[in-house]
Amino acid sequence: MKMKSTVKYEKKIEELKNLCQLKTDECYEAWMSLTTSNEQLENVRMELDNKFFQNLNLDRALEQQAAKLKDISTKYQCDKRLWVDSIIELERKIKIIKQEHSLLSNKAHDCADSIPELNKMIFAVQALVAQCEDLKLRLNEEQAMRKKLHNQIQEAKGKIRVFCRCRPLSDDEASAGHTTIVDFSAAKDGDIGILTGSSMKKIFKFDRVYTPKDDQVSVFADASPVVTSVLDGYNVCIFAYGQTGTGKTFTMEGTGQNRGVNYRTLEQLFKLIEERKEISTFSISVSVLEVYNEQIRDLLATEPASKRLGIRQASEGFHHVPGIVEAKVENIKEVWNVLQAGNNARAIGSNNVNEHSSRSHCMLCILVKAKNLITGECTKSKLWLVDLAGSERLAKTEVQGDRLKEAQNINRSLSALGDVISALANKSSHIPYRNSKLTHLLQDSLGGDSKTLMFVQISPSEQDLGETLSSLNFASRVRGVELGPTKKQVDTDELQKLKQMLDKAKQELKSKDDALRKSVENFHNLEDKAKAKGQLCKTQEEKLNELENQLSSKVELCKQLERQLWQLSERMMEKEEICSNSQLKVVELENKLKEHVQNQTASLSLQRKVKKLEDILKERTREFELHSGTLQQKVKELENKLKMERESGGSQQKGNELEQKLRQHQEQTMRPGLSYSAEKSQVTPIETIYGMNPPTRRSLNSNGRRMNEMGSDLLKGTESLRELRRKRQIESKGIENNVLLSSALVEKKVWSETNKARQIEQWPCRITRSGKSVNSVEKSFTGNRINWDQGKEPRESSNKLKMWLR
Ligand SMILES: Nc1ncnc2c1ncn2[C@@H]1O[C@H](COP(=O)(O)OP(=O)(O)OP(=O)(O)O)[C@@H](O)[C@H]1O
Repeated sequence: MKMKSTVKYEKKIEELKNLCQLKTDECYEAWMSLTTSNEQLENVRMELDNKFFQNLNLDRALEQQAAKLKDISTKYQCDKRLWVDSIIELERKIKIIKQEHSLLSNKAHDCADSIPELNKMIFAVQALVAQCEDLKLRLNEEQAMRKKLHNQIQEAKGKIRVFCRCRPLSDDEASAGHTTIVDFSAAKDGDIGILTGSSMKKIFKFDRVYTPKDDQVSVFADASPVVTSVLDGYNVCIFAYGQTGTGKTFTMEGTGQNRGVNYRTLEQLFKLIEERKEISTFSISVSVLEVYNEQIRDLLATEPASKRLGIRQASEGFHHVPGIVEAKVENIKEVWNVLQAGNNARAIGSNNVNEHSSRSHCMLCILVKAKNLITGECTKSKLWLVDLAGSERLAKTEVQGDRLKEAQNINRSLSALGDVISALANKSSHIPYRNSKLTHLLQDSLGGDSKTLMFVQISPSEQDLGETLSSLNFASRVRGVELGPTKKQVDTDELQKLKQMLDKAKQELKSKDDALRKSVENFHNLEDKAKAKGQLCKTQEEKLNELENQLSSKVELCKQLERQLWQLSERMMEKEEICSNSQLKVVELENKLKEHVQNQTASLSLQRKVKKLEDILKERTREFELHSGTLQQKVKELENKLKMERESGGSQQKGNELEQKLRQHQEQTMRPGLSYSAEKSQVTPIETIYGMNPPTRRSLNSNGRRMNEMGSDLLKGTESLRELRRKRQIESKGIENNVLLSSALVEKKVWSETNKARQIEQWPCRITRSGKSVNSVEKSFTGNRINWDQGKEPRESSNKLKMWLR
């Protein structure tokens, strides 16, 4: 019975064994599947790590590229702003320049349009200039003609003209009862009669006769044509001759209120110079000197001469006094100052001015230098204005000593003057100029082409009859024609003819003068017009040139600006190209970033999957632990029951119960997934696991190893259980089996704790793990397996494996 029961149990055990084998196989397959999943998971993790590192690198590169891009973008923005500003500024400048250019173009067009007008004007101006030239020529001819006529008139009048002037009867003479012996009835005809007796009258003929009523103006009016000759280039000499006190100084110098010939002559000269300034330029210098006792004294010299002044003849035959002051005068005011200075100097060294003036010849020399602006002709002429010393006779004066000497010198010089004039009148071959200082000084202005005007001054008083007749005789001699009563008639006809000729000449001269004046006026008008036109033309030309210059400079500037703009546009295009490249790079980087983000998303999903799997693993592990604990408890219970059965001998019944309980337990543990496989693996022989191909075992990674360890613990537990069964069935030796089972369970518990700890540390370890460490672990694992196979204690090997895994 017992045997039967035993066989039955054995049969059942055999069935259970088969079942267990089946389950173990299933468990192995599940395990293998798990291992493959783990491997895949590990690969995914590795890939994830790589991706992570790649992403990290990409992140860094992206950041760098972004920073660079930002810099480039900022620089580009700045540059762009600058270039835009520059372009705006340039555009503004170009606009202004274009406006200026158009303005200048308009002006240039206007100018160009006005060119025909301008040409017309130029032609008109040229015609005017030609007309002017013609007029100038005509004017020159007219002037030459005028000069010729004037000269002819002067010559017709006589080269030496004599005007007779009689002063009024002085108050003293009137009070003394002196009567007038001068007859002015024919004064208009130049005749003057001197009553030499009760019925005797001597008539003298002069060019002009002035009564005491004639003033300085009328006297000078007749003298002024001679003055005009000075500006025409003729030498002129005007002198006053006569007895002391007859009015020589009055006629020549005059008074402050009644200016004499000297002042009026210079006034006339400046007036004529002003009139002729368009045609000629003049310079006037004045010298004032006196001849006293045949000595020359410079009245304008500020210091007394160191040596006697002499008379020199220059190469061109011009006589001058070397060292004499020649005061340059520009206007009549300066003339007056010079004349006053001369008068003041004359007074120095003399107690009685009047007396001194009577005994010396006062000479005013006016040097005129002229240049004809049209012909370029230069002339140099001299005008002598001489106030001679008194001509009274020695016999009457009855003087001696110095006075005598003075009188002798005066008479000698006056005689020399008479001789010279006489020689000139007689057309003598020799003119005795050098007989006195006076004639020597006057040499240039006496004779030849020079004009001479003599004022013979007479006294109206009867007491001066002799001196008056003497003076008039001298003057008549000078004039060259001594008119006597007999000659008068004959001479009257001749004179009438001459008068008619003179009137005709005067008429001609007047008409010529009028024509000349008109021509001059026309000429001046045309000249003014020509000048104005020329000026306008010049201004227009200058304006045109200026506008052309401005236009060319503006065009050049415009070109430069266009070149600059073109360069800027090129640079702008380059910048834009760089910018577009940068934008392309940005797009690429953005795509990469997107990919990276997608990768990250994929890795995150993988991580989530891994996490999920880990969670499932944890769950399974927990369940496994729970079941292991239950199993352990049941094993203990069974052991206790076995003990009790062994003690009570009712082991058969107990064995059935135990079998039943074991079956129930197996049914409970027969669940899907890892938990079921793990429980099944408890009955799977450990040799089944370690009987796997070495390459398959080596491919296990750390996670795989963890599962492997778990599996090995389970297998160990199953093996212990099988061993227990076998021993209980065959030898019923429970103590040894108990020890083995307990140790296996303890190991399994330790693994469970270790696994828990590893699971906690799992993620950080995974990040830093490398393939090398995995390999080294695998090698160690393989090494341990070899040791195991060599027959070392399984427990010891298991402990070593746990150490490696840690
Ligand atoms: N035409 C005149 N009308 C009025 N007064 C005159 C005239 N001529 C001369 N006199 C007066 O006669 C006086 C003498 O004149 P003035 O001194 O000019 O003579 P003079 O010939 O120069 O004498 P001297 O030889 O001594 O110099 C002066 O007082 C002057 O004013």
